[in-house]
Parts: sequence; structure tokens; C-alpha cells
Amino acid sequence: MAISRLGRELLIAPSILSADFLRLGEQVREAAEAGADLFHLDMMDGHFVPNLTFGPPVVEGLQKLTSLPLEAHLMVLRPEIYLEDLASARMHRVTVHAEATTHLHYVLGKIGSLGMKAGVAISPATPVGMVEDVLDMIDLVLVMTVNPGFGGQSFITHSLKKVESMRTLLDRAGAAHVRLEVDGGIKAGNISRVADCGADTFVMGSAIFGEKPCETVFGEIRRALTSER
Ligand SMILES: O=C(CO)[C@H](O)[C@H](O)COP(=O)(O)O
Ligand SMILES: [Fe+2]
Repeated sequence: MAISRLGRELLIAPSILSADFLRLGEQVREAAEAGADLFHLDMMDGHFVPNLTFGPPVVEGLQKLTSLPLEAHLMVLRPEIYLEDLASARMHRVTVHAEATTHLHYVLGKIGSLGMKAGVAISPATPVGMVEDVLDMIDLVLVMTVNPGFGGQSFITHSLKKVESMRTLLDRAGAAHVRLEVDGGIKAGNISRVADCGADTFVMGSAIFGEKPCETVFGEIRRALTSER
């Protein structure tokens, strides 16, 4: 359930990377009931990042567990080879890393032609300007606030400036259709600061699927984003 703040609709996207895969159905249901707006699926190939996760068959299973939109965060080289299978699995949005493909424009065009929404992710050392010439092809930019590859890392503080720069870039370009997502180290304790910098979509893995019950964490998130500052 989206939270409204200063005229902006804020969305929470739990990353199932930190879920207990033996209880995935239960955990997805709990997060949906607690207020998740969409689910974030981290797909890693062991090449672009030193970790392996899951691919399109898991997406087919997840579609049976929830009616919320699913977004793929592809941390893979040659993302184009997975796009047909993701479209068959009814993926809502596919986000590719600007660093993972030589032909970003081509890949984004292919995602669109397969009927999916497209996003571009940038790792911490990649400048925000990388997305400038493809804004009309995407509906999301993802500013990584940790180095991609693993859940449970600490938020990189410099990311606050980077999120601000990305917000300025989007506003100057009149790209109101593009959401600004952050991913990595987001907790109830820092989400408000990141929202103040202009982020509107928050991926949260270890915070949501950690020790505290999901419902408690969503309560904390809601309080952090709606309290008077
Ligand atoms: O893309 C990712 C890692 O590459 C994950 O989405 C991200 O790390 C979420 O996990 P956490 O909230 O625990 O940092
Ligand atoms: Fe992610």
C-alpha cells in the first residue's frame, strides 16, 4: 500500500533474496499482507557479480503466490539472452545494469518490444548521466546504494548525494514518468533520509525478511516516512 509523502507516492519493494526459500510462499504472503507494493527479484549469474541466485522458472512459481507486480533486477552479463523467458513468465519490469551490456539502447528496446517495462540500474561508481539518453525508454532508474551481489550490506553514505543528483537530472529532463529506486542497505532507520534526497521506490531485503516480523518492520517504515520532521 503506497505511502504518500510531499506529493510523492512511495513504494516498498521487498527483495526475496533475503527470504527463507524453504518458506518462500509464507514469507511472500506475509510481506504482501503487511503492505508490500511489488516484489523485487535479484537475478545473478556468477559473472557480473560473484553470486548465483535464480532465473525465470522461480518467477513462474512466484506468480502463483502473489498478484503484486514482480520486477527483475538483472545482475547478469548479456541480459538480452534472458528476456524472452522473463516475458513468458509475465515479468512486469526488467531492470538491467548499464555496466552489464555494451548496447543498452538495444536491450531496453527489446524489453519494451516484449511487452515489459524497462529499468536501468547503476552501480555505486557509475555516473548518473548514464541514463540521460534513454529516459524515454524506461520507467525506472535504480541507484544501487551498495555494490551489487549480496544482501545484508551497509548503505554507502555517498549514495545520498547520488540520489539527489539523479532526482535533479530526472526533474530537469521532465521525466516525471520515471521512478527513482534505491537498493541496498535500506532500513526503517535511514529510509526517511533517502526519501528526502528524492528516492520514491525502496528495495528492502534483510530488513523485511530479517528477525523481526514483517508486520512490525512495515509499521516502522510507515512511521519513519510519515512522521513530522
Ligand atoms: O540487489 C541487491 C544486492 O545486489 C539486493 O536487492 C539488495 O542488496 C537488497 O538487500 P538488502 O536490503 O539486505 O541490502
Ligand atoms: Fe536488487
